Amino acid sequence: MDNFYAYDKNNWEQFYPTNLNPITRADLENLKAFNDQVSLEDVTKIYMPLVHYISSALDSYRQWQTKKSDFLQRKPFRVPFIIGISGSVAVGKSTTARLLKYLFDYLLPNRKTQLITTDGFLYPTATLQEKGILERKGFPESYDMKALIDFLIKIKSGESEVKAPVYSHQVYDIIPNQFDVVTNPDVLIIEGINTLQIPAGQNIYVSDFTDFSIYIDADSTLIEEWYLNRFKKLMETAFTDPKNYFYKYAKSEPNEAIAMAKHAWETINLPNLNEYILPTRDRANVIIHKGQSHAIDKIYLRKY
Ligand SMILES: Nc1ncnc2c1ncn2[C@@H]1O[C@H](COP(=O)(O)OP(=O)(O)OP(=O)(O)O)[C@@H](O)[C@H]1O
Ligand SMILES: CC(C)(CO)[C@@H](O)C(=O)NCCC(=O)O
Repeated sequence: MDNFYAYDKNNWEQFYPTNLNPITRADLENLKAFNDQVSLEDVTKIYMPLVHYISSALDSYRQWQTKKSDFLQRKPFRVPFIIGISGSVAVGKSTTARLLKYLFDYLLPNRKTQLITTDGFLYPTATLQEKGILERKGFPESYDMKALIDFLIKIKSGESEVKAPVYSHQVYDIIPNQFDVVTNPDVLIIEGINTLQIPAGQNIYVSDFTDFSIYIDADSTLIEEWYLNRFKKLMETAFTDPKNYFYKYAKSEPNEAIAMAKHAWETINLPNLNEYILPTRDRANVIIHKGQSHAIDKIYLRKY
């Protein structure tokens, strides 16, 4: 990690000391994925300086867009600034993404920020089955990368309505005919395990479209714990709904269900982390490192 500056919480905080706590406990409840307890201390000491840092990058990006249009004598149009968030399955990407969106909305009320996940670009379960890669869900080949890249091209071309398919953890599949619509925001946060990947056989990557990238890091034994906790929560909410993917687990012997989840972690998500996700970490602009209970203990900033 020679190309990163490393800071602990107190060192990092000094770059943007603030008594302004923009977020109340009630607001925080809305942000969190169920079960989590994003710490208010992390919001003030880590996320506020981080949003400030990213907004400086946003300012210089906008100046650059204007200079480019001037040089090319073209009418300027709004090209969204894209922030990519990467990291393991269940490390907390979507929670961080929602928190960042909240803080952007708060600190930059005149800028429109939207949020999207690359999960929507997974092939539907039926297609994964046809291709014989159901047990490779989350691996590079399980995503429709062409559709994801086409989506990003449309976003960067300034299109006013760009649709992304929607994935549901509860249904454990793509929801047919349901879309998230990106409407030419100033900032688009795109969250997913593959935002920093360079899959073989492609000549253009998601990271070619991102203007700032964040990798969320933690020890894999902790991430496994978070994955299993989330699985238990998903089971708890599934008892009454036979359409819910977790219904069959909710109805089965709890230990058996947990053993199944442990198996999915060990045979799918952990190998995916080690082979395809972790190797992308050092390409990020910022690495957020978390310890027990998701508390952030280190921030790494890429030097160049
Ligand atoms: N900052 C946090 N504080 C406390 N709990 C958290 C935090 N971030 C995430 N969690 C919990 O950790 C689990 C995984 O989080 P989340 O669903 O955000 O992960 P993810 O990286 O988006 O996963 P996936 O890639 O599978 O969609 C969830 O149970 C969530 O509630
Ligand atoms: C949808 C992904 C790939 C990423 O969010 C992940 O949550 C997943 O479903 N992985 C497959 C193995 C599992 O069931 O956990």
